[in-house]
Amino acid sequence: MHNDQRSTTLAIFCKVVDNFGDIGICWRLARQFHREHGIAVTLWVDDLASFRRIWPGVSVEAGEQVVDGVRVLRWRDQDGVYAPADVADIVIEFFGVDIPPGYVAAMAQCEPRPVWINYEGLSAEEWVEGCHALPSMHPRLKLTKHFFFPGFTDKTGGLLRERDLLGARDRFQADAAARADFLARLGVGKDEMAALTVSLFCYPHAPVAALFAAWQAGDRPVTCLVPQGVAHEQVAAFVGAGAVATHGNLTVRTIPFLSQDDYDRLLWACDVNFVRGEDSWVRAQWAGRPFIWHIYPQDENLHHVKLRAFLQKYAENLDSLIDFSLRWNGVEGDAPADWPALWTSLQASLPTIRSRDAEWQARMSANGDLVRNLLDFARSLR
Ligand SMILES: Cc1cn([C@H]2C[C@H](O)[C@@H](COP(=O)(O)OP(=O)(O)O[C@H]3O[C@@H](C)[C@H](O)[C@@H](O)[C@H]3O)O2)c(=O)[nH]c1=O
Repeated sequence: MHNDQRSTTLAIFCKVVDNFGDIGICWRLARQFHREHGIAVTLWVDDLASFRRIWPGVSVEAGEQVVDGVRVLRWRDQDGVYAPADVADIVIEFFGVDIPPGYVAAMAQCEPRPVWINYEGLSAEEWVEGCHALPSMHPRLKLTKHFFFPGFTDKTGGLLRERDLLGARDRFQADAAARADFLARLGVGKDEMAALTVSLFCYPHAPVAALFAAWQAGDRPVTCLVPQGVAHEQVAAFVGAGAVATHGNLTVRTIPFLSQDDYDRLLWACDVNFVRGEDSWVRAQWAGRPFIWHIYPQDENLHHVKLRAFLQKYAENLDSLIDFSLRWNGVEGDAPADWPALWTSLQASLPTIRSRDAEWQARMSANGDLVRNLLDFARSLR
């Protein structure tokens, strides 16, 4: 971005609205910009406690700290006066957060102006292509911000994918001892590993108890690994006071909430993954294992439209996956959900879903990785 020798600077402004997806995505962006492109990244984040859950190296006390080469600033208020020298070359506001007004004023004084990106949420809906990269003028200042949409086609920003992600996944999945060591570190016993292993990450309203009942009475042993706090009530009802319980053909084990890197390994290690929101959903797509997505709920069931848009792209003709996913997300059918039948049918389709997954990854990879796409876009604006 520069004629001089200093490295490009980039700022990400992240407000944690709820859960872990906001900081989860911002942290991935920050790390990849720095590690793969040598960019000096400053991450402004208002909730260090949530950050620490997904990255234990973070201090919840520090106003300013450096984590894995990224400067992390606690974003406490919106006030303050900034100079043009404080402003990064590329400024990313995550999900339309309001950047401190003083910082925006300083952006308007920079020459040249910084590239200002509004990073939006991931959706498979058609309209995304039309909105990706659109400019929006500031009403008063001489500044333009651009929308940047992740997505599933080459007319969007693509998906987040680190350079060595698929290589690291392949090495892990080819190494049975690495899988066994990893699961053993989480307390998983040898018999549990030999069963169909499932990871579970979903919102509290998912029909977990009904699915547990189907697995319990099913014809094949299932081990379900649940990070601490997920589906808390339904898991506690099955497991009781301890960390693990077996009833019938189902073992449910609570495991610690993992760092982002270990969470990837969990997805690689399991035969089927239940994921949610945005970031774990994308990681599951790169894990090369069948997954079920629990979408973040929106008013007036708007999320059902998004869910169907994705299934239409990803699960074409995979009826068992479509049926299971719709019911998992509370989309009503003509009769109450028959979980044993839904599961039996999904289980029978797992090999087909796995090969669909491989095709999907090839298509998604061809769209380029999101961080590289964002940098190319930013450079085209300077
Ligand atoms: C279960 C688990 C997750 N994670 C990480 C993976 C992800 O980065 C993050 C979870 O983020 P998500 O999957 O997106 O689910 P999420 O539900 O936590 O996050 C979000 O979804 C977005 C769509 C909304 O905009 C957000 O407001 C938020 O609700 O937590 C771990 O690091 N360790 C774990 O053990």
